[in-house]
Amino acid sequence: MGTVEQPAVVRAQGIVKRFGPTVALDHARLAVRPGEAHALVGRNGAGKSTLVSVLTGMERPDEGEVTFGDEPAPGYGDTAAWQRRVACVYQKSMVVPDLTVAENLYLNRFPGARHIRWRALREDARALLAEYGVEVDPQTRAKDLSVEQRQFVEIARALSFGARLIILDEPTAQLDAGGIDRLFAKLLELRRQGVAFLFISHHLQEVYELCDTVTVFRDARHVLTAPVADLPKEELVAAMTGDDGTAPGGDSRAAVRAPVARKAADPGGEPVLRTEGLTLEGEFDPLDLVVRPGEVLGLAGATASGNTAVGETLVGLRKPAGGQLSVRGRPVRPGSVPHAIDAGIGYVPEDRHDQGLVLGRSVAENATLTVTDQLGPYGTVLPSRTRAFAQRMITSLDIKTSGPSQPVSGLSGGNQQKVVIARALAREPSLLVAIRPTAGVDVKSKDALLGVVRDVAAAGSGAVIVSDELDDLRVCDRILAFFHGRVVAEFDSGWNDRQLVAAMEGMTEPGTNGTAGDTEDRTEGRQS
Ligand SMILES: Nc1ncnc2c1ncn2[C@@H]1O[C@H](COP(=O)(O)OP(=O)(O)OP(=O)(O)O)[C@@H](O)[C@H]1O
Repeated sequence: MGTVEQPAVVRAQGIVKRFGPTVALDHARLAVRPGEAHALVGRNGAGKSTLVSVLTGMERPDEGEVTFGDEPAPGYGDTAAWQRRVACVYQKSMVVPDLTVAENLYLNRFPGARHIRWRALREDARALLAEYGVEVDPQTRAKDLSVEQRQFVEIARALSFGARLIILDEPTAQLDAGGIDRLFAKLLELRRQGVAFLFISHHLQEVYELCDTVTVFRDARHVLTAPVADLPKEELVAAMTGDDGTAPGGDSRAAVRAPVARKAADPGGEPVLRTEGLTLEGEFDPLDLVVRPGEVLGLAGATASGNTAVGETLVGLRKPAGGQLSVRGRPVRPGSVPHAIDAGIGYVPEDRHDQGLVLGRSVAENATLTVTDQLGPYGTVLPSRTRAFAQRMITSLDIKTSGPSQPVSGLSGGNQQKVVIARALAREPSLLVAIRPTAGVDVKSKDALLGVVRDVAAAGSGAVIVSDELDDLRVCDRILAFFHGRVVAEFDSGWNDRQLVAAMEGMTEPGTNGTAGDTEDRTEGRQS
């Protein structure tokens, strides 16, 4: 860092933003320096996404000022001018799926041009990608890109507009370990060229690995900005939660550890779930699973390892090519979601937008979608009962909302995820299947949600957690690690991070409690 202070690439001061009665930002502030990797963290609903909307010109603040390099922000509506200053790479793709990479890169960039010279455009795209070291064929359709490639294309696109500030919203959420390493390497390279990053993440470990400065928002306000190196993780979590560190859950270890009250699975009880030879061609090999009452089983695996496909088959979203599945001894018709629900399988999907919620409907309606038959006599739904039911869920899952009647579209991402979980629990399922249940959920809510999964098991049901997140897997009694559609290792509690990560990467070590040989011996994880 030079001796002369350079102006901040972006500075926001005194930002106030209200949505009806909700104050999303209350005199919030943030400044990012050139070349800096700056993390913005906070619990679900703290105001992070709203600030991003303000910084990218998508929302006009009610009060306050945004400057770029000490110059006032462009006028609202002048999209091109905003694009020259800042870009956000969202979790949801902003590129047009059916267009090629080249077309996406030059989208909206031909003001006044009557004829687009396609050949030249492809060449320009190739040059542009090469300039930023992005190895993607510009003629690939955007929908055929991996998440990693798409993020690189979006970053290259932003830089080509001239932006020197890039906002990354949970960029690692859908990447595997190799993808994360390559992304981090790319960001480091760009920072050396003076590009600054604002990094929004609930993965505090990544904040420590990638960022030099961190800003914490809590309840719509700025609470602290500090160099990452000077801030112990406990203090960071305390700033996010408002606890002084002495209260339970106020330290980071408490936030990620498994809840203590574990009821041992009943080894003799009738299984809540049994699969025999369940298989889906091209996704996973024949699989025999047993989940007993009180047990939480983890299906660990990286992207495309087969673990997600198993989870989706259990809940009826995918039709298996063969095999059987039963819940508490009762066969379940495979490939049917209604039958799975009827049989007592509750489902928490990974993508709450595609599979989870009716955004225009209220929190109460969404939380009770699967139990409308219990909310009034003779097929009627009593609003009072719906509200009371939803209120219980709001309290037990700590959902930040103005009340049961608030539309789900107005909730922050993490709080939407809690509504999805509330809905899955509403029917008191025999088996809860959760796919990456804590994606986008803040560190403290993560603890609460995983605690809820354990409670479901403690009450005599079973649960299956499908995830590559170590924190999700920590609450499991037993874990099967998937690689290329096969179970390659099985772990009882007591595994260490290195062993499990190695298994998910397809590197099982002989002599650990998670060898492929072990798996063969245990019928409950048998693969034929
Ligand atoms: N369009 C909207 N209408 C109504 N309320 C909104 C809207 N957008 C945001 N809010 C509210 O503003 C507050 C801040 O939400 P925001 O999405 O900025 O939080 P966040 O920190 O990004 O949370 P998360 O980590 O869960 O994504 C929340 O209480 C949210 O319900």
